[in-house]
Amino acid sequence: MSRLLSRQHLAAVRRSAPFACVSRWLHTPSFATVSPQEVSGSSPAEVQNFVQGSWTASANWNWIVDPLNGDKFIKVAEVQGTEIKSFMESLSKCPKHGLHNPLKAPERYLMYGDISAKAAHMLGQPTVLDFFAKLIQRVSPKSYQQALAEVQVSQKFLENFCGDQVRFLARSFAVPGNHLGQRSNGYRWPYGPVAIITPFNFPLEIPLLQLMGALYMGNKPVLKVDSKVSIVMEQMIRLLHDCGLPAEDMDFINSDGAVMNKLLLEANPKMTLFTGSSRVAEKLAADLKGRVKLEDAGFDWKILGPDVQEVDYVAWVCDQDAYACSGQKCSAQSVLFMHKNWSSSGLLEKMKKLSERRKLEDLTIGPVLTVTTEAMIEHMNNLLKIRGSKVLFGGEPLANHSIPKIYGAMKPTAVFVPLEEILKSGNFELVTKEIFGPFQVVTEYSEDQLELVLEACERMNAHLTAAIVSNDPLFLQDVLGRSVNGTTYAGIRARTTGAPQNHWFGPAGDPRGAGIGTPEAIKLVWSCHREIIYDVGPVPESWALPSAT
Ligand SMILES: NC(=O)c1ccc[n+]([C@@H]2O[C@H](COP(=O)([O-])OP(=O)(O)OC[C@H]3O[C@@H](n4cnc5c(N)ncnc54)[C@H](O)[C@@H]3O)[C@@H](O)[C@H]2O)c1
Repeated sequence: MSRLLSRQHLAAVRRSAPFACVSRWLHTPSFATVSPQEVSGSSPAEVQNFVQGSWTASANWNWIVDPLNGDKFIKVAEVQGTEIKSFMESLSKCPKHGLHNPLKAPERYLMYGDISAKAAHMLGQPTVLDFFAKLIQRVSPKSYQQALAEVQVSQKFLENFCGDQVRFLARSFAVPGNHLGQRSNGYRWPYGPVAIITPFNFPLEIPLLQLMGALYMGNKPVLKVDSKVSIVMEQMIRLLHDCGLPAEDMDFINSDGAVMNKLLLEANPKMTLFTGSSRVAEKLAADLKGRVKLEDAGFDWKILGPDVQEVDYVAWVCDQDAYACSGQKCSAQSVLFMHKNWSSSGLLEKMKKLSERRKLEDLTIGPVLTVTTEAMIEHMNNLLKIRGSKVLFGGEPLANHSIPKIYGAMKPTAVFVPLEEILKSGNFELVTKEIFGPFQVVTEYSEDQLELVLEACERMNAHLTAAIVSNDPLFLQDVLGRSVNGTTYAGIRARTTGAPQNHWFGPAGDPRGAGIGTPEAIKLVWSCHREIIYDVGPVPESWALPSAT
């Protein structure tokens, strides 16, 4: 019903709007109930929940403010603690053995191959790519190219799981047994009712890839995306429904963290995938007694090896890694360990110049959604109390903007801290604190200080991404062999960011660590191993009752 209303509203807007506005609506995809260009303080958008096959509102609207001007521009129907019953009932309808598994409703694997094919095709239409890129920009401001890349990765992911590729995810194996009629089969089994919680920084890619992985393997997920950006996934779910996603297969909830926490405790999903901060990750791991997979904070390091080459290229990758999306990638370069050989290469000057090209107008630098300007300045000032530290560039708030004060607005910033100081116990925690904004620490090491660099990497808690920038095979081998980060790039073109659909992305060194993107990630996160040992006989004619053992 509300879908109908929204589309009627849309038609009315189309009728009454001036020409430019009409033309924008004409380019709005058929499944959409919003137009990224039209959403504003005077024409706010609504985000609903989806439960037990219907779109629903709630008693409470949470207003989201436009990160660029502070206008209340989106209202989200946030479910309250007293309203979670329908979500609990919905999850409880899914048995532990899932909606499908290798021995139940296998045709659903094929159905999901078809849904993926249709969704990949629809998402690949230029107007749909553009629609999602622009919608992402409105709520999680980043350059058009960065937003478009997020949509393209999502589209390629869907292409990867067309046809028979979903059923291949559930490939089983058989091992011959000890006697005739016996064999063991290993299966990938779903968990059944599951939950997915995702953050604000990749409004489409993270929730979509995890949602599809959960569904492919036969689970029934309830999805919660950070309300600041959940409009993007709300529209994507409408696209998926248009592509044949059965309405009862998943639910979509908007709520604050506390209500979601309550739902998890009361509905008892068999597995929860959490992507977000380590603080919440640890709370959920304890609350849910370990029934979690985690993609949490990243304090991502890059080591420049002794072989200096391709300085312009390396400087550009450093700039992209540290400051694209205003540093709000969990894979963003947080600390740069630079071999002294690079000092005279002009690398830092080049990085400074590149950082100065970034501007608010094209969102190559922009609002920081979870760290205020004051908090970033305070962190920087604390770092500057460390002996020998200094601001390399940036270090100031952005000027001439209307970004509301609840968000941060900071120039791309690099602070130098001497390596020996980083390692001091009083300083280490401070220096390795993740600042989810355009902020990095830079340090230098000499030939005989590689051990100190590796000690720093060993002492860090988050082991998400890393880059070893060198083409010296022995250097690479040494550093790779003595580090653990789950997604590590190695070679002169190494970067810390980049989570395309074609390689695993996720932390290592933690048994709770999840992954995203690849078949291995889907199987690890969204299925468990089940072994069925067939032993059908015949019992040999010569069999006689053995003595007791
Ligand atoms: N490892 C990865 O793949 C990855 C990817 C993106 C972001 N991140 C991390 O996410 C963080 C940035 O996101 P954030 O600050 O918005 O994270 P956050 O932990 O504050 O929020 C993440 C999500 O959890 C929800 N939430 C908060 N408290 C909850 C609770 N008690 N129970 C259930 N849900 C709850 C939020 O509403 C949101 O949807 C950074 O630390 C970043 O490194 C990690």
